[in-house]
Amino acid sequence: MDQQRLDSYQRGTSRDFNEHVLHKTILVGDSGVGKTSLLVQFDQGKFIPGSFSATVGIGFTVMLLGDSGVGKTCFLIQFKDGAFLSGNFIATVGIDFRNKVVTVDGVRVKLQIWDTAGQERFRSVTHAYYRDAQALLLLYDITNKSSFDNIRAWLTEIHEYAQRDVVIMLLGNKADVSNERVIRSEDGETLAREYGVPFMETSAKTGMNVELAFLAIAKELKYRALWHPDGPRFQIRDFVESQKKQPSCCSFS
Ligand SMILES: Nc1nc2c(ncn2[C@@H]2O[C@H](COP(=O)(O)OP(=O)(O)OP(=O)(O)O)[C@@H](O)[C@H]2O)c(=O)[nH]1
Repeated sequence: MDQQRLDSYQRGTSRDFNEHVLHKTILVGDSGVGKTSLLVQFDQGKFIPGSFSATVGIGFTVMLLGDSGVGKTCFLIQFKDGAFLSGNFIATVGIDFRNKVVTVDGVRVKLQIWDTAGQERFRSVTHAYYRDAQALLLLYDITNKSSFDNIRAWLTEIHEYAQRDVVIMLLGNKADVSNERVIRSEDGETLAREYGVPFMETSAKTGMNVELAFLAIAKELKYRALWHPDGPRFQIRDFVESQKKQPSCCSFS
């Protein structure tokens, strides 16, 4: 286990869910009393002086799903820190999370991103979290056929356990490893069309389309949350199709 995951494990943000211990704690109180500082102290073991910023008004939970080894943790770390975790593969235990505040069309949006273990033995634990997610990023590995074949089973689980209107996006990860590709991009497109979900290929290693995936999700969720009959319309599939082929895509602003 690397140091970061070991720390996270010891803090309890990544649990050995064989214990079947699930709890949620909600911090409430006036603005400025120290709720965020308390959480940062618990999560990172440090106090950040002078960092007061009112917690943003809208926040969403995004969950990463897919077989073990498809690159979910790397995808999250690339988005959060702009870095690629190479080297030994260490499977996620249970569930872990990271927060990132982004600005979408001038609105600050907090994304809480849950990284789930792809291993079968954690499945019953992660199911318990599906219903709290507003969006799901479902990954397969373009160099691993069974991870693609299992997407239908993942979608069946999603329909069983997640909210009915959850936003789903299909991602073919590891697009940088073109010499080991076994799943064609068209196969991903066809499957996504069958289920009516947006699709793109990504690379957690190079960062290709990582930001775009989260940007599209954040825009869709913000659109739904702040929907107004006279406001501009937003279609996530059209947005993804128009952006993903561009050499240097969009970013949060
Ligand atoms: N070349 C390449 N390797 C990747 C990419 N994403 C992940 N990897 C590698 O794939 C392996 C698995 O990555 P993880 O992110 O740990 O996989 P995971 O889906 O989180 O796995 P679980 O935690 O078991 O569910 C690691 O060795 C990564 O370095 C990618 O986009 N390109």
